[in-house]
Amino acid sequence: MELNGLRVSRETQERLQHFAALFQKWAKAINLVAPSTLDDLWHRHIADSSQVFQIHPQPITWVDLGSGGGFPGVITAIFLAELQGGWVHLVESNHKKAAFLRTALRETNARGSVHSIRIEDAYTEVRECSAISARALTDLDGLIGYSSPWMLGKENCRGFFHKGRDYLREIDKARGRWEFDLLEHKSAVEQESVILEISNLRRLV
Ligand SMILES: C[S@@+](CC[C@H](N)C(=O)[O-])C[C@H]1O[C@@H](n2cnc3c(N)ncnc32)[C@H](O)[C@@H]1O
Repeated sequence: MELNGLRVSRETQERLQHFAALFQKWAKAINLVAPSTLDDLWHRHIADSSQVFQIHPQPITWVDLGSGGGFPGVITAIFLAELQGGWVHLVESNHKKAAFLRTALRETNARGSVHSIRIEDAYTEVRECSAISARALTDLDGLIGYSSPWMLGKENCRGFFHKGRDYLREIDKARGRWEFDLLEHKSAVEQESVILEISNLRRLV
């Protein structure tokens, strides 16, 4: 099996398939994604989320902000299982979604845990990470604000944020408050979308 043109091991494929089946089952009872996108689960959500690990396929510690139905956090945790290293801390304040995330991690034997708290309080529970991910949460300025406890002044922590076609305007706004190094990864899934890689974060005085 290939995702975004890259080979996926049989073991990871089986874990992703198990996750997809579980997701479809739970999505009938709780609103995990917009119902109109459920028919396109593999492309719109699983392949899209896989890009984060594919850009940075290392056994490192991640924090995934506003994980919702597991995108991209659970997908990263599933890929990490084949590296037998790394960990994903999923932060999701909605208790029903957090229950789904715990079930998904357990049943796929993925490398992650769930923190059912607000993002604003998460740094008290998770102090160290090398990467932060978020999708469909808030604009880049807001994402950097949420990520700043882990990233400010720390060279070894970088952000990987899914962004849609408005991303240039979001970068401009964020540059009004922050200095950072930026890499733009074109999305393999959505034309005009990107994954923005942010590092070396400094606050503008
Ligand atoms: C639009 S959903 C996106 C979910 C997922 N990342 C995705 O791409 O499908 C945003 C999620 O973030 C959670 N969320 C929003 N603000 C939060 C906060 N301050 N603390 C914790 N979770 C939050 C919501 O409960 C929701 O599940």
